[in-house]
Amino acid sequence: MKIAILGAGAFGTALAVALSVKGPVTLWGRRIGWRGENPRLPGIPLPEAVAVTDDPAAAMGCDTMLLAMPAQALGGFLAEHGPALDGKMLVSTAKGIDLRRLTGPSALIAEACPAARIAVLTGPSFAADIARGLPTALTLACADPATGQALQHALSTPVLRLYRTTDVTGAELGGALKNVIAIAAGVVIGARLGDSARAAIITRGFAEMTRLAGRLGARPETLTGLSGLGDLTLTCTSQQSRNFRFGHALGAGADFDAATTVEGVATARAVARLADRIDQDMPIAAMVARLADGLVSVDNALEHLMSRPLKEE
Ligand SMILES: NC(=O)C1=CN([C@@H]2O[C@H](COP(=O)(O)OP(=O)(O)OC[C@H]3O[C@@H](n4cnc5c(N)ncnc54)[C@H](O)[C@@H]3O)[C@@H](O)[C@H]2O)C=CC1
Ligand SMILES: O=C(CO)COP(=O)(O)O
Repeated sequence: MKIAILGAGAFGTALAVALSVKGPVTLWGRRIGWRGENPRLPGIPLPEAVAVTDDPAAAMGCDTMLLAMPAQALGGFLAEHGPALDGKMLVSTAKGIDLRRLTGPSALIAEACPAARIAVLTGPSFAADIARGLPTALTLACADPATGQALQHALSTPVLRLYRTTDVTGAELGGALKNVIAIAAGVVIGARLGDSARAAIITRGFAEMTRLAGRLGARPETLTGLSGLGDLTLTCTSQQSRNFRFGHALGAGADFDAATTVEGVATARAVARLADRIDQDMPIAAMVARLADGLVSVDNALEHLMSRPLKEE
């Protein structure tokens, strides 16, 4: 397989570094303003096997494309480049729900590239860890078992271990929804509510994730796997997570750099709309959307969540 990574942010660059141990990789970004080392991934020199380009034509000779831009950017990217990508193997790495269409990345890709074979790469993995060659286990989801198996082998390395599933819906919902809960966990810690409260948010957040994913057709075991519980655990407990740090700043009343990619904000808004549409109770996600939009204070959000009717677990 000839591999190109489209999207030269932290994660695309980290994947290029990791996969370059197996052969040449093309890394395309729309505006490459750096040489040798991506400022979004400081301290990681790019290996010679990674060819960096801002010319989309330079990537088109590859048969396998990893789409590594944020979820809310994917629709615009596909509107521009979809026709050229149709028929290829397309692997989405975005963790979010598109705010306009209220769908995950795989549905957006399927619409723009009907002849493509589509997969999702997700699971607990910080870009910096992958780029440093630290051991990482991810989920590769593809509805077609043969394509999934081929991609699993092509994208695994001695330190990057891919597990396979055919449950694309479950894998991409786990990756999207955990970002929303990570913001809530960050708020709890930023507001100094304590580790016990964080454990409660993680657990009740996971209950929300599994309820919504189940309604949308996901298999329960996918949500308890790497792409669900695994990534939820990582993101809710690490200062490396941008979603957690954003929530922390909200909880502490501190500033946050608006240029940082925080997928959970738009996804919380999308989840709130989706939950309304299918009449599904998602109190933590709804509260994260209201908090991020400044519609409720941290104190009022907590009071609201704590005063909900007492019920069975
Ligand atoms: N950074 C991480 O540790 C991980 C990130 N991810 C996911 O990967 C996705 C990308 O995240 P990062 O690379 O970390 O974000 P980032 O903020 O570092 O980079 C985003 C990149 O996307 C590019 N981009 C934005 N719109 C574009 C468009 N229309 N066409 C082409 N490129 C466009 C930007 O120029 C930028 O280079 C997100 O969905 C994130 O959740 C997944 C696992 C780990
Ligand atoms: O998805 C991630 C880890 O698996 C990265 O999380 P953040 O986007 O919150 O940094």
